[in-house]
Amino acid sequence: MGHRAKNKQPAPQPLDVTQPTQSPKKLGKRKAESVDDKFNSRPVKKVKDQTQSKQKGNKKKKSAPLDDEGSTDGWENVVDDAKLKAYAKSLFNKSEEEELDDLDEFNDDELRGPAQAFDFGSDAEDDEPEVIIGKTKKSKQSERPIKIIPTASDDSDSSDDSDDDDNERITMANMAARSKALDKKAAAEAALDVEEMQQAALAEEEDDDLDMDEDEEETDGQPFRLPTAEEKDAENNAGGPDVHIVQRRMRECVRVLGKFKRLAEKGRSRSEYINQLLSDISSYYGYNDFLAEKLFQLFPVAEAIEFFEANEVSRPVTIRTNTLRTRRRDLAQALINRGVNLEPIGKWTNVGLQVFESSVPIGATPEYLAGHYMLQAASSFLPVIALSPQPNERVLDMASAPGGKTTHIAALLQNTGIVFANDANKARTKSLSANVHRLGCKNVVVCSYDGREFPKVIGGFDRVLLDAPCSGTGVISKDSSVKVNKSERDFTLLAHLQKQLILCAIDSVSPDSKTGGYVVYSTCSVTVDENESVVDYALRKRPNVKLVDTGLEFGREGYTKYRGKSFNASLSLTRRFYPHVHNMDGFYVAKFKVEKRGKVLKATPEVALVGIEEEGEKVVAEEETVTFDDAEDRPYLEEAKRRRMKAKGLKPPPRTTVKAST
Ligand SMILES: C[S@@+](CC[C@H](N)C(=O)[O-])C[C@H]1O[C@@H](n2cnc3c(N)ncnc32)[C@H](O)[C@@H]1O
Repeated sequence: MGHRAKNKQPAPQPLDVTQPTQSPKKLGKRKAESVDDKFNSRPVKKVKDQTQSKQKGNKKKKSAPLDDEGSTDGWENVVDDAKLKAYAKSLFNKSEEEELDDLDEFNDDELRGPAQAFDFGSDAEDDEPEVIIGKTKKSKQSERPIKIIPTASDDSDSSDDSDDDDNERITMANMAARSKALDKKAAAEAALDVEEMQQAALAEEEDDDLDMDEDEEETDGQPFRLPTAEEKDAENNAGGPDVHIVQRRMRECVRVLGKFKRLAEKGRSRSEYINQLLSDISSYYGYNDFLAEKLFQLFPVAEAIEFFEANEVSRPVTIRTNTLRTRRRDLAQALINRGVNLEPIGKWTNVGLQVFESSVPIGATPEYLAGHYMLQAASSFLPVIALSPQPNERVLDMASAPGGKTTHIAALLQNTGIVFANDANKARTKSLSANVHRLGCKNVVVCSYDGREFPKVIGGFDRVLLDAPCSGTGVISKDSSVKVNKSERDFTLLAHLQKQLILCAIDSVSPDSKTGGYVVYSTCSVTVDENESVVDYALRKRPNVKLVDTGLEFGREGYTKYRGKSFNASLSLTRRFYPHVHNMDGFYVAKFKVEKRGKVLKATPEVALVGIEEEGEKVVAEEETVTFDDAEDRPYLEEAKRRRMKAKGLKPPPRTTVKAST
């Protein structure tokens, strides 16, 4: 375990080292302040005090006025009932100081779901409904942007939470206005960001010398140099480096790597700085070296640190209204009556609510037990929104336990059509069935097959969701064991399983579907091996499918090139979500349209040549049925055989093949 991971309370000062592309001076005032904060090394306690006084000050502000037009922006006509307001207020009947104490005790750990098992990656959605918010420890969430995706730009810095409105108490009366105001503010900030960036870029061109002086100043007069081999040995012999030294070293390495030519020590290479940074990341955040590097490679240097930092912070607690039982406004009203402080998640969902505080266990309210909502991570809404099931359709949810997405699909189908909710893990289908019953889904058939048995079990679906088993690198804040228990081999085997499952998902869709013909592939992982590589593989192996827009309003584009690999250009239609950008779990979503296949022209035992009709043209393409590329598969098959032998107590032969490329 790393320093940061071991010692979560109190936390060391967050190492938020967003590398400014320009000096603070060159940014606008608002921006400059935030950059200063990020680079100032203040004692932990002081940081905490500042947070508290900020909260305290904000509590004094008046409520935002009601939206006169009764706007339904983000809300569906929440009733402004004075009695209700008074009652809801009485549930929060505490002095300001007591409220602050409560915030101090807020502990999001209790909201975390079960561990993300390696091969049966759980979404940690609602296996553990005993959730109490607001009566425990202060959440680290309070240091993060609180609103999920309200911004016009994914890259805009939404961490400026000093605005008074953000911290005023939320009531039924002011929620619609708050939501609207936040959206407006976000749009304004995004515009301001663009303007500031442009000005800063201009200023940077003119002011290079000045910038150099500032670079020197930032080191507090102590020029930073990498430790020598002897110094590192001494550090290790003393039981590892001091946490403050590591913090500073990481900050400095990021800074040097940002302006290498100018700031690097003479005779030191870029890779020396990167290796030092990686080693410090592993020890500070508690990752194994392999995973630290794998995740680090996904981002520019400074952004990588933001990602690692975000993994130390819990994501907001969110619930999904079950529209089979209630409406969001009625649910919100009922929960506010019970002392729950909440607001709509964002414009992109009309069923999600974000819970800020609660004086009751969110997983045990009468409304929860009556199936009015599902405790569900905001990111988990995304694949179902992308799937967009239509009433009366036949849908397969291929890896569905514990049923967060199945029940969402059932609700969008309005209990018409049919959902086959499958999961290979029989034990997990118990919680799936329980959720299906609790939420009143009458159109769901629960089954337990290995997904790779579809479409032999049953096929011809209008839509298929494959929320694949994955490594869980997107949900490290929920399950920190991922940091140390994933090896290169795990990723190889998982990617292979995902590739097999995705072909079976595609083959389970009816290209003749009148209303659908879609597959959505999703994971709660951020690695390219489990996402773009799998989707690209599917495009290569199934020429009758193409990627289409996910319909999701936000999210970064999927990679089309990554570390020397080129993927199909249409991979840019897929979407990536990150904790440090979107304040939600790391997630990936791809949507395929399954086109008609032509007749089988020639069949061999393993490979069939088929004609594929594409815009009137007949294309001859190679199509696999249930087999895979032999050479590509050999390492996986060998590994599987070794595991089978081990399980039977036999000694497997030594490995003969080279590592599989995923
Ligand atoms: C990410 S979780 C699914 C979460 C679920 N979609 C939800 O929203 O609640 C992945 C699931 O895949 C299941 N699984 C693993 N291997 C499988 C396989 N070969 N076939 C079908 N399901 C599998 C696991 O048991 C696990 O429940």
